[in-house]
Amino acid sequence: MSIRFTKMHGIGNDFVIIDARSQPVDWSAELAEQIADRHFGVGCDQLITIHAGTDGAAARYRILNQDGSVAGQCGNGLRCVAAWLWRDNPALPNPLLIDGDAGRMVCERLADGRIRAAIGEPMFAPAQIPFMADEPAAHYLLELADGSIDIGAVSMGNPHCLVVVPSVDQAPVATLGALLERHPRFPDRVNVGFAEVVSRAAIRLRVFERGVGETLACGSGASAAVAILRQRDVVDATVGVDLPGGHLDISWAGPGSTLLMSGPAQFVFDGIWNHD
Ligand SMILES: N[C@H](CCC[C@H](N)C(=O)O)C(=O)O
Repeated sequence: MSIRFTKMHGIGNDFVIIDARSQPVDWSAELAEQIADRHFGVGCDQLITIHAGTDGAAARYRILNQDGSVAGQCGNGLRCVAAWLWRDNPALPNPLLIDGDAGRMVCERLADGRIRAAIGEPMFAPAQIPFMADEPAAHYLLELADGSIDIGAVSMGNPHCLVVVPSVDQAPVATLGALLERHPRFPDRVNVGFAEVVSRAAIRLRVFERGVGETLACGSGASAAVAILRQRDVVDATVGVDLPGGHLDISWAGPGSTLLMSGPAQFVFDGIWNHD
């Protein structure tokens, strides 16, 4: 069986994009694991499929992580889907409405070629994350085998926790990230951000992604970090986020408003994946 795909990335967070409207796709964990394999498949952090849109949306997108788990949001991937749709049909409007499990997203192509995505309002209620806690808080103390750690937690349509560190370069991303990803208080697992606050308008961030491990960038992770730090009044409404793969600009005016994430989307190649 052969499947046409497009390889794309958002500042190094890479994706296989498949148009499931024009070809039959067996949307499954097995497909994601096979195509995401960097030796036996194409290789990617996430598999993203494009489906027919309804109620005015140009399309619907769905996300599977490298390990086959379903994700409700993918910020870098959403920008790539918007760029893919505009390349596929230049007559599509700007901005573009794209639906996902996290709701309706609005993507606007900016004059500088970046894409600004309105990805919804951060959700701090524990039940929405989901995170086991009695009520929302700006800080939580998480018990570990050898002590405890201060975290923030929020959903951007997918679950995120944040650890503030003095230096991202020294952060124990691989070990602590893996531990927190599967902490029992996150019943659906969690993406783990490590943030170094440079100023009220700039942070550095590394992310251990649920279902992948550390990635070069995480759009929903950058959004989650700014939301948590904004809730703590540690940063202003607009923050530059520097990740290992590149830079994103995040703006959030506060409760009751959607969060905006601006960044690039890059085509790498188009191909055909032959698999049994
Ligand atoms: N690993 C994430 C999905 C991809 C998020 C990331 N690639 C982004 O750009 O937001 C999860 O399981 O929720």
